[in-house]
Amino acid sequence: MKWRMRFHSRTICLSLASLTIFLHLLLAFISLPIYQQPCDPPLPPRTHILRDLARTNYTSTGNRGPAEPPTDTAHRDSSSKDANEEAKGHVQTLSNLGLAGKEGEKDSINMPADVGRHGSGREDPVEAGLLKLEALFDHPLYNIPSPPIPEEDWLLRVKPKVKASEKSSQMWVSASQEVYEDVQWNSSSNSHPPWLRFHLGITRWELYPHRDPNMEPLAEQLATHRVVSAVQKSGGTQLKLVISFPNYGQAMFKPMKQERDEETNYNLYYFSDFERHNAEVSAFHLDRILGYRRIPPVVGRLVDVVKEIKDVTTDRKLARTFFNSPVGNVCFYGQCSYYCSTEHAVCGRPRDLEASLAVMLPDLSLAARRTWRSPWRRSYSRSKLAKWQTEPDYCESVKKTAPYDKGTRLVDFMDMVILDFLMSNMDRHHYETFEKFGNNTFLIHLDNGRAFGRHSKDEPTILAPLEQCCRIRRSTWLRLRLLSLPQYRLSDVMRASLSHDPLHKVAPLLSEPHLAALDRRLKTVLETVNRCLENAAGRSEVLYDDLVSLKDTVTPAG
Ligand SMILES: Nc1ncnc2c1ncn2[C@@H]1O[C@H](COP(=O)(O)OP(=O)(O)OP(=O)(O)O)[C@@H](O)[C@H]1O
Ligand SMILES: [Mn+2]
Repeated sequence: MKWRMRFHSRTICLSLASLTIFLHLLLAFISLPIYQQPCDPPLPPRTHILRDLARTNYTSTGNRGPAEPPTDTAHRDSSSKDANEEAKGHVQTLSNLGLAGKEGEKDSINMPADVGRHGSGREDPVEAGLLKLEALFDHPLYNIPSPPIPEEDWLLRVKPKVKASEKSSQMWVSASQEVYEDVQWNSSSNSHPPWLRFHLGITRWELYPHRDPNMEPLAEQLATHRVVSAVQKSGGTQLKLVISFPNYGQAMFKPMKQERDEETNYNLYYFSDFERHNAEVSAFHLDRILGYRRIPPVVGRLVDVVKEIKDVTTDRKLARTFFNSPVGNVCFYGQCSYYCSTEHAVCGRPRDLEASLAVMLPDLSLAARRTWRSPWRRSYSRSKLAKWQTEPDYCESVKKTAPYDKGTRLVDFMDMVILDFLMSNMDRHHYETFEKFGNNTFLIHLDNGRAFGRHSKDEPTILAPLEQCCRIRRSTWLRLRLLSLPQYRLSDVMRASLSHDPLHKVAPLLSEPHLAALDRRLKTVLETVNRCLENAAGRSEVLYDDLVSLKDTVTPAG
């Protein structure tokens, strides 16, 4: 009996062993063709939001591998100021960037030879898009070297560290002071919360640097940190909240009001259109892809309306508007001049509500902003046309009017027009700048909630300023051309970029028809510029050469 049992278990062991060997062989056989594929660069990891921005690559060569992780944490945490200093040593000539050429072909775009291999349709479109996005952000057009940023070009001044000897002897000091280090008030300090590092990184020309290492922690804060307070934002036409986090960071909250693929009602005037949370998120990604970096970072978040709003709010007026819907969902509507009523309540499922969270800009008491009326703003009347719709030479008069008559204001405005046309935002009646920088600064692209309302129709009137003025930054035009190439196709890089957002898990932030509309509209923008070039006496009449200063930059080798 015993012998029989031993025989049995030996047979079982033997069969198990042969099965294991067989499975190993099978696995090796299956994986063989995968390893034999041409060695594409490894896929960038997708584990977290905006990871691609967490890498530091401030040199203009862009020759680090697309998926190369940060080499050391010290490098990651170096401030944008430090990074700028670093870039100084690697300045390259325009020709090294692949932007220069003989007269006549000077706007040719050089492409890395390997980029065209991707996106052949075999792969998952998001995965393929991620490679394109990496290649795009590595392109010299996104890594144009700039001189170091002068002190007066930072929005917020850092208080100089007070030397111990200068401290008043009357000052109270902690008994255990030696164990604490003085707080380093500069943007490189690792001890600062991400929102503060974002504030300290704002300059005259952009809200954050390309490949900002602070982007990932900032997005993570917005997406995951505990909400300690939620109150209504006063002013504005539709319901929005100001959310606060334990580290004193704040965000502007806009709730989901419309399904992703729902198109704006054709009979609504643009000013009564809903604001869309996914438009806020998508606009941030589009602005970054266009190389502007003029929209404060926005992420999507599933918010528990009871735990994260009702239970923590000190805003009684808001609290009073919460109710349970007939199917048991928790809803609220707040107080505002449009759509704040039971009929237009925003509801959780049963408590989870999609929303956009945009990081707040520095408080107005620290960094005042100026609001400018758009010269091409729409008439709010249902019957009256605006001046720009009737006067054929309207742009000529704008060009002669301050601040559009000097500096980059007109081309900065065109940058904004292009962004708005691509996402079909008709609601740009005003724009803001930081008071500190006067007229010589970028335009903050705030309030994008009414973008991405329609995909089946383009709105040509948004492009009217470009059509009428025929003026565009050369760097913008070159990037737009890059985005029209299959290797970097705008819809593909947008799809990929948006896949980093936490709400992508719930549903893609932009539906496919919206992505397709981006490519179609980009084509229209480029056709408009081409028409301008054909009709102009010289190219410089149309192209504002913001790359000209680079031509004379002499490079130290390396
Ligand atoms: N990220 C931000 N940080 C700080 N302030 C912001 C931010 N986003 C918007 N604001 C401010 O909040 C105000 C209202 O925001 P927003 O324009 O998005 O709301 P709105 O209801 O659409 O306003 P309107 O109806 O006037 O268009 C704006 O005037 C802007 O100055
Ligand atoms: Mn608005």
